[in-house]
Amino acid sequence: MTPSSPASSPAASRGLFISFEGIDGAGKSSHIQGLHDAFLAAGRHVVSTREPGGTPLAEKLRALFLQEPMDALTEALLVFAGRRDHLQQVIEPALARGDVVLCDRFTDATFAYQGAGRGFDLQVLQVLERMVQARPELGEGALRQPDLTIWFDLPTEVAAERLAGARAPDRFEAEPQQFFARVAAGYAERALAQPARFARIDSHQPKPAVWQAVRQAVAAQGWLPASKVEG
Ligand SMILES: Nc1ncnc2c1ncn2[C@@H]1O[C@H](COP(=O)(O)OP(=O)(O)OP(=O)(O)O)[C@@H](O)[C@H]1O
Ligand SMILES: Cc1cn([C@H]2C[C@H](O)[C@@H](COP(=O)(O)O)O2)c(=O)[nH]c1=O
Repeated sequence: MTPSSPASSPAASRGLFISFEGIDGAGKSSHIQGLHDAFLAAGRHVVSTREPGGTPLAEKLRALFLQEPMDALTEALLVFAGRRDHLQQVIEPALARGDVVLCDRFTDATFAYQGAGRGFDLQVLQVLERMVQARPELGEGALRQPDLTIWFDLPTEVAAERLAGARAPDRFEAEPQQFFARVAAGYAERALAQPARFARIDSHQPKPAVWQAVRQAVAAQGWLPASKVEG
């Protein structure tokens, strides 16, 4: 987790929760840092974090999740256990302070990877989601969800080329392209079902063009000035 404060204190703002999604190698990482810096420059306090992970406990679960063989239900239970701790310890307190939370993956990844990728029961995932993300103080049946999900969409073969030789693959990165095709279809289905929350970014472009699209998606919400070119 990377918390940062602006040089001068901003007026009180509503907390913002932005998640970043896509298949492995879709190109999220550098743009999360770019947005972190852009929000800081706009006078916001920013917490950059990730899933699985984001707390000492959830980071321990992450190491097991990425390396140890297990079935899809165990994957789902581990990732939701880490998510609960992450929400309680980091995300909810940050949002209550009015911070911007930038989260590298959240529950859409569980529906895309464990649901669409592994073929695990979506209704069970929905039950776990309700248990872990319930926020009754936001209204009856309300769940904590990102205010905006920036989805980096990239053909699976391009992602595979980008990742080839970049690092030793973890349990997910070692999966075949057919697995990532199912994961990508899972993301597409979620984006179609919740168009107001999802911003699809064409990630098959040079990095500066991807950055402009990311910045534009956030500016369209009125959360950053539109015209600034940086990153
Ligand atoms: N627009 C781009 N054009 C070409 N290469 C890119 C682009 N964006 C990222 N890359 C490269 O692709 C690789 C994967 O990018 P990155 O690590 O940002 O992806 P990611 O979505 O964060 O991946 P993961 O979720 O697997 O950690 C890196 O080597 C990165 O430099
Ligand atoms: C949150 C979440 C993640 N995963 C998978 C997706 C990636 O392959 C790894 C995380 O690696 P990254 O380099 O940090 O992106 O975990 C998943 O299968 N289910 C989830 O809910």
